[in-house]
Amino acid sequence: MEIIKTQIPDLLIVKNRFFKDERGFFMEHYNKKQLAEHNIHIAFCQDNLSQSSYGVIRGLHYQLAPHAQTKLVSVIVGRVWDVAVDLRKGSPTFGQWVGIELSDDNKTHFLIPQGFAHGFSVLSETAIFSYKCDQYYNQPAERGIRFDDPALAIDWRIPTDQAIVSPKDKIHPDFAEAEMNFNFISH
Ligand SMILES: Cc1cn([C@H]2C[C@H](O)[C@@H](COP(=O)(O)OP(=O)(O)O[C@H]3O[C@H](C)C(=O)[C@H](O)[C@H]3O)O2)c(=O)[nH]c1=O
Repeated sequence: MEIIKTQIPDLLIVKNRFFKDERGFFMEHYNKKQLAEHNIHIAFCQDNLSQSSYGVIRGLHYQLAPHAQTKLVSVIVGRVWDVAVDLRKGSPTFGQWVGIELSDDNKTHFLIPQGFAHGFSVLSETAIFSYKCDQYYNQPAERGIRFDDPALAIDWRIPTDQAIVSPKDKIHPDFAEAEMNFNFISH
């Protein structure tokens, strides 16, 4: 397992080994002990799976503390552009975001700590997105930030004016308005 830092502390790229042979490939998709060897100790409690078509954007979503979720995200089929935004008060990277391509080809995981908003755009015809969370879904604690907030200026790598988004994702406040919700303390 290789852990790669990003320009935002605690937001990490996780590369697991995978073994190819004439049948295909094998990989340990999640290994608690190997993460612990990198001093990453997360008590995941829920696995999620979603399928989306090209042009879908899901996000930007987060849950308020104490229901904020750490997410270990990956793509089982297809390609997505995955984005995490730092919402942690006092963080030197507050309001900054990192984007990464996750795909069935690169078999890469993105470890997104509590206190981040998360979203992704689908770059392939279809994408199956799989991720672990360390807090259960709590709908009353769910909040969002509009994915196309000009202040964030996220490059979703697809034409956002044609993005396929849920009705709720069309009406989230922008970052500045949502900021009053942020109740995450930077570590
Ligand atoms: C997230 C979630 C949703 N649901 C139900 C609620 C709705 O009836 C239905 C679809 O939910 P939603 O439209 O919120 O799904 P996404 O837009 O993929 O939401 C996710 O999108 C971004 C990318 C995230 O990181 C979050 O995990 C999550 O907010 O599943 C559940 O039953 N459990 C859950 O954990």
